[in-house]
Amino acid sequence: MKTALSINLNKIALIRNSREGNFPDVCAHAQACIDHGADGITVHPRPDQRHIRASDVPALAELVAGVKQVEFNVEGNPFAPAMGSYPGFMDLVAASKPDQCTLVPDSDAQLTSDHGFDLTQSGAKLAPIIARLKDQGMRVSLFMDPDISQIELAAKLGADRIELYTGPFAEAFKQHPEKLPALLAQFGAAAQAATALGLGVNAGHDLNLHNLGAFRQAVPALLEVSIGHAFVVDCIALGLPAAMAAYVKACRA
Ligand SMILES: CC(=O)[C@@H](O)[C@H](O)COP(=O)(O)O
Ligand SMILES: NCC(=O)COP(=O)(O)O
Repeated sequence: MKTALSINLNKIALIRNSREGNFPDVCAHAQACIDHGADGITVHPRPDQRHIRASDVPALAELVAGVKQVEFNVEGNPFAPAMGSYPGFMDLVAASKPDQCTLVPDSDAQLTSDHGFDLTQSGAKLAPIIARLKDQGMRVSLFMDPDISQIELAAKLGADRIELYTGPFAEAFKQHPEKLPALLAQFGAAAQAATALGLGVNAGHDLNLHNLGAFRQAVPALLEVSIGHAFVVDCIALGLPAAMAAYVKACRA
């Protein structure tokens, strides 16, 4: 089965923000990724707008909406307050209506995402948010650890999909191969449980050309991966067209 490849452009925006002006242009890179076979574009605007800015989101939404069968995925913390020119996640997505919203339990101080939701704590607060996003026509995915009891709660809350947080898998792949069999079995079982509960399964965080094959083998029902950090690093070495070709191949094989 093919896994959809959604390219995360946060790191293109990070380079742009290091100078005045619009170079590199995030929309031009979105278009280039689409031209080279991306199935989706992902961004994770954070309230401090350290990379993707709120103002990038409508332009990307419009660009992606004009391309058949390519999806726009916006990730973020729905509880993060408005801050400066960041209007808050819910207002941002209500105005741009991405195909998919991936809700992530990050505090603004985090360097990057490092855990999934604990729905025993945040389930009650998330329920109306999920319902509102779905009413507005968006697919809702929850960023989750591979914990079956938590995934059962995600299904009860009415989420459409989960995105499995793959950071610990990527870390084990690099540093602790002895942990991989148990971890991959855990991800495989979590994905199987999610599918049985009617949830689609996405995955992301620190996936790359080296580790993607092993993950996809362990999680055959994987619908989508979102990849940014390693992809942009690979673009430096290979160039965008060749990097895209390699990632597209890794998602089809
Ligand atoms: C939810 C997730 O795993 C990604 O969005 C990842 O956190 C990328 O965000 P940063 O580029 O801000 O690290
Ligand atoms: N949801 C994960 C994502 O969008 C990209 O994560 P990474 O490849 O930048 O670690």
